[in-house]
Amino acid sequence: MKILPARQTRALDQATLQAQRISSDALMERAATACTTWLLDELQPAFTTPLHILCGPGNNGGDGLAIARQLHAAGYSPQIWLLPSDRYSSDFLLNRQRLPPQVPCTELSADSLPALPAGAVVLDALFGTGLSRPLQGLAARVVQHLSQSGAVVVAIDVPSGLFADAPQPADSAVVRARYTLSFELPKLAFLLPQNAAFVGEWTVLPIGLDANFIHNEPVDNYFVDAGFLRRKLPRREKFSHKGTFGHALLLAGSYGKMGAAVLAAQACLRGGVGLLTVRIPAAGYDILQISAPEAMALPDPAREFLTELPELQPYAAVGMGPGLGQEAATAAVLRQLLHRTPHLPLVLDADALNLLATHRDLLALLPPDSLLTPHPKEFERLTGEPARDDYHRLEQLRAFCGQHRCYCVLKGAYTALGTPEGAVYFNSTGNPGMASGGSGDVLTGLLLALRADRRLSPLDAALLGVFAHGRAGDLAAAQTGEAGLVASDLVRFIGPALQELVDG
Ligand SMILES: NC(=O)C1=CN([C@@H]2O[C@H](COP(=O)(O)OP(=O)(O)OC[C@H]3O[C@@H](n4cnc5c(N)ncnc54)[C@H](OP(=O)(O)O)[C@@H]3O)[C@@H](O)[C@H]2O)[C@H](O)CC1
Ligand SMILES: [K+]
Repeated sequence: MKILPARQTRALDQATLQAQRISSDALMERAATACTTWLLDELQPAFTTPLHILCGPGNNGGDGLAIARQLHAAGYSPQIWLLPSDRYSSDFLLNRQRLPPQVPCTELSADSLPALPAGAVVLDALFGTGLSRPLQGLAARVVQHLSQSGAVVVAIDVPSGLFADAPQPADSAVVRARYTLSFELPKLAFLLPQNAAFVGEWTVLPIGLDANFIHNEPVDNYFVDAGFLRRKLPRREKFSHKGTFGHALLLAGSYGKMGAAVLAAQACLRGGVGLLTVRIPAAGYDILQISAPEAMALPDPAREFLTELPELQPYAAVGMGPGLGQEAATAAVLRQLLHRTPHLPLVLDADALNLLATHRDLLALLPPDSLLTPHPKEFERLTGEPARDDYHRLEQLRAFCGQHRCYCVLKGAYTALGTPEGAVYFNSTGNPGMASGGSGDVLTGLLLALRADRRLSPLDAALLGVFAHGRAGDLAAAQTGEAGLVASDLVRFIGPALQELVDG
């Protein structure tokens, strides 16, 4: 799915009205119907549940008024609270007129705020994508009142006070929603950790916005769900052989961290690689042969860490990083690798990234289309500059990928994949159970397998790998629970996660 900024969302609205020859209030009615249906199906409030709808002066408020009318028609007793303004949108005014007289409608003021017992449901329709500045005065007071209540807050389109695609100043008033119901496409703000407490659980409700416009509109950000990846992972043809899926080389492990090499190797094998050779320090030889018998082991002459780069000629892709350590001799191996692989697909993770950050001249040697998989701290070391906030980090990601012509997987909830062209793809799979040791090693191994697969572009390999890694985590957590999830569980579910993508 594409992620449109507020400006393009308005253009999409207009395009929809023209293409479908409908009036703006008809589109608002669709939006309201989608929300009302969600409320009745998902939230299922009792007829006695106090239902308050806070309406601002624009079309977000108009949505609120239309929802109130629909809830009233469904037998509920919503109460409306209006934020006074000297300018209301025309669809707000139209829906104000359409409101049956039985629906109570009160103007908000500092002395007149809804009483909100715990369990009351509040629809926040104060401001949506038209927010032009942080909330102040009465609007901010209302938001504060809402935060102090125990009410279940459902934000319409965007939690009020939150910019859909830009940071708001620290300490500005923003509604803290339990649920956010957004129209057609997600907003960038929903995908950033700094906004999690405002957005709550978000849902996208389709309202039939113009698909042609969405298809043709250039964007910088994408949300990757299973539909987005449909047909990107080709099935394995009957006459395919080991060579089709490539021979990968993994450089990993050091004394005490051989498990990282094992997890990455196992994940690479489960990721469908044709052949896998693993370069481990000599002390890892038995460990690897026993725990990943399908892989070939190529021990380094040194016992505890890597000191020599093997011949690269046989390989379709090389991965380096898991459990490496940061010895000077290992940094030299990385340097040789970068010098000798101007055209080989590379996946770099963990200590390979830390070595890049401490030997910064190496960054200039990255072959084009290299794939880096930092977590935020590693990414900060790579850029050398702490991010001011999540939006700034995204800009750093775009700049870094553009400068080094690489793909970069910034790990976290909604892992963000940056591309050399400046696009960012947010992943939709995964769960907090995956925030534990070894999870990143599994991702590296899986990505290595997909980069070795000659049928996949660098972008598709990265998108598929990140998605399947998260999906494996979701499948595993269904059995282990989130707390009980360990990285080797992920390995077991890589196969099923990839198979879903082929089948789907
Ligand atoms: N395609 C869709 O997604 C659809 C969306 N719909 C809904 O429409 C809103 C967007 O409506 P819009 O009228 O553009 O904007 P808002 O309702 O968010 O608010 C605009 C008015 O609020 C004023 N404003 C803005 N910021 C503040 C502030 N901090 N304090 C006070 N007042 C503020 C603004 O005034 P300006 O001075 O900025 O001009 C406007 O008066 C979208 O979110 C959906 O909910 C449609 O229903 C159909 C489909
Ligand atoms: K809102």
